[in-house]
Amino acid sequence: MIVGQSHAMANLRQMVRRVAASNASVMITGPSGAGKEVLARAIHEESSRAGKPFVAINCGAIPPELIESELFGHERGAFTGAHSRRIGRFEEADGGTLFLDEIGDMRFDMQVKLLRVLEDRLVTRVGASGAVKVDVRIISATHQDIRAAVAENRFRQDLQFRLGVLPIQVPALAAHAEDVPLLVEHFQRPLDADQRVHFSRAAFDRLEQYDWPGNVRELRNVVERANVLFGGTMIGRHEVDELLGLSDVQLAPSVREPALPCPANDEPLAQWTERTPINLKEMLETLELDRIQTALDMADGVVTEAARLLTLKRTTLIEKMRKYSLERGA
Ligand SMILES: Nc1ncnc2c1ncn2[C@@H]1O[C@H](COP(=O)(O)OP(=O)(O)OP(=O)(O)O)[C@@H](O)[C@H]1O
Repeated sequence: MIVGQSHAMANLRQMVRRVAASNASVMITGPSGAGKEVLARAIHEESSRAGKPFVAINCGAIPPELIESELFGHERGAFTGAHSRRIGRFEEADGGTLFLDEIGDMRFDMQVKLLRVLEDRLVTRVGASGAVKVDVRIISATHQDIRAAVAENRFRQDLQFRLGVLPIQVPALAAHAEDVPLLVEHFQRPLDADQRVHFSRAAFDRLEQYDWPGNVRELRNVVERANVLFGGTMIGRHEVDELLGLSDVQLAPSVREPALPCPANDEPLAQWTERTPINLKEMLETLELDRIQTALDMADGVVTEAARLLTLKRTTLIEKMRKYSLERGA
């Protein structure tokens, strides 16, 4: 579901309808977290392939030596560890849509093999002698400048043409910031009213002014974090600033600080906050310290592992440990 009332989102929805009617390959470009996969799913759902599988594969996340068998499958004994026959993503997506995410990260030698399959729609499992015919619509996506990648000989031009018959550009969230309130509402819909944070007008203004380097994904994370910390209460601009400043910290959903009561509708926020002051910084620091200690315990004091659990850089975690005078293990 593509949420948003901006021109940019209306254009995307129109594009989805047009593109869905065709079988041609679509290449979606746009910054990370901007909604490329959302768009790919929308095209699939709107197309005649909707009842068939939508199979997504992140080409950047799979080790190069595994990508061929991941895409095309393998026969039993094709290589060490291939204990049984396995079909690949192309065959899995037969009749439906295959979404090749981060296509710009695919190695050059693999690009040649992919091009061959796209040309004749015949897939050969690793270790097999014969090929299998597949009927798959390809949608690919990349956050990279694919033309620059072609110019630098990192991406094959013939593959770019083959994949990008219908190119679509997804804008950064900052370019359609007017959609922020609707997106916030969308992310909060599954929650009960007392679990949701309520943003004041000033808080929404702040959210709309922010430049969102992580795009809609970052907004979703901020809303989730706000619900955990302030569910059932109303927050203002300052709380939003604090939340944005913490944007690299992942908070476990189980962590819930005591919520402040939500002001009655006719009660102005300023008056309410004056009457019930909170020390937000202290509250967030207590929470941060608690999470870091838990992560360090879970990781038996191994800083690299604790940093992974907190999705922080190791150096950032070390800095925070210094701030809270925590002992370094490994
Ligand atoms: N227009 C939108 N409407 C509703 N949700 C959206 C929209 N755009 C993005 N999202 C949400 O934002 C998050 C990130 O979106 P998505 O995974 O599609 O981004 P992406 O561009 O494919 O990211 P990446 O480049 O990292 O693969 C998802 O939770 C998705 O549901």
